Amino acid sequence: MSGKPIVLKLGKNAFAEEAWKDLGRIADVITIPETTTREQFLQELKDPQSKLSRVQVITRTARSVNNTGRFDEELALALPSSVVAVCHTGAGYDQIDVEPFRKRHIQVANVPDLVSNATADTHVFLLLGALRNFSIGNRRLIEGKWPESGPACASPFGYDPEGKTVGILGLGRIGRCILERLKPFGFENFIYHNRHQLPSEEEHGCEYVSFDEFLKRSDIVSVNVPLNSGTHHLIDAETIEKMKDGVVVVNTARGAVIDEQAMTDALRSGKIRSAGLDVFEYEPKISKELLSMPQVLSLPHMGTHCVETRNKMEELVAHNAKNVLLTGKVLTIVPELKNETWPNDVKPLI
Ligand SMILES: O=CC(=O)O
Repeated sequence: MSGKPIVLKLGKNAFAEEAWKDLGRIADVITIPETTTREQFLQELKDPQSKLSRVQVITRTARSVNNTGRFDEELALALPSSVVAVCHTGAGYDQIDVEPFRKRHIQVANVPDLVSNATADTHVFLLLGALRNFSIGNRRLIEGKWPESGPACASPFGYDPEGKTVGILGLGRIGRCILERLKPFGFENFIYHNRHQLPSEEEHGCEYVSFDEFLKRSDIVSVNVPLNSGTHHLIDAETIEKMKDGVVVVNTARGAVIDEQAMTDALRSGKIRSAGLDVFEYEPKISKELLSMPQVLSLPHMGTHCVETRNKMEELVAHNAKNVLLTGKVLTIVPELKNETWPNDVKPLI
């Protein structure tokens, strides 16, 4: 048996080979078979013959939810007492219920900052594309409707940024990157809504408004809030009703922030004129009706799907795990745990 601390790596890496090799020098990095089910995983955590029963650090990708299920209370309680940290590969950690991990004094880390630029690029692409009806033209072009159908394949005219108000729902790191990218395009106004108004130096010239005013004034609703119990279906039939007729909705955060059925109904009626979507409520299951709508410019969750960003994300996860082994602490603990005192008592694992 190896005397090295055990790191369980859930999900595969595409990059960051060096960082993971480096981690492998000081840790026994183990994986689980791709066919593992949650039931098997929970069972094996309890098996004293299995290395899983002695694991100290867990790293995970979003996709590994297919093997383990969500990191919820049941799973938190099933982890052996040796576990000190869970390091997630992504900014959004809605697959992890932090509270039961807090109770067990297990640190949870995510990947903030590094994802902001790539996600903001994706957001701006979708926003401009939805505003200009590019999805309609693109679909008609691919269907072979040019030149017979007429100029621009008879696509409806799109709209310029001129005179439009962009409403940023969630002015955080990603929201600010989106704001800075959008400024040069000539939009008239930028407003935002967060639970609380930010200090002025963090507002970057964006005007804070109440949620009702946000809904009333936005020509474009840009969704950037994390998914949690407070933001689930924040955009639903009632809030959509309060929006401008012909509003454009863009979401690169999490699908379930929007009630997808209500959005689909509003797209069908024209209340929402067009949408740019990288995320879906039940992804990877996607509503056929939503996908079939030409006014929806959609991507299969590609916000951080690029070489440099993914490489940095996977590197940070390896560094988070390594830091736990060397110091006891993750580098990027999630905001809910930042003020906890117990992570200060942790000890190096080697
Ligand atoms: O969706 C991507 C992320 O959470 O980083």
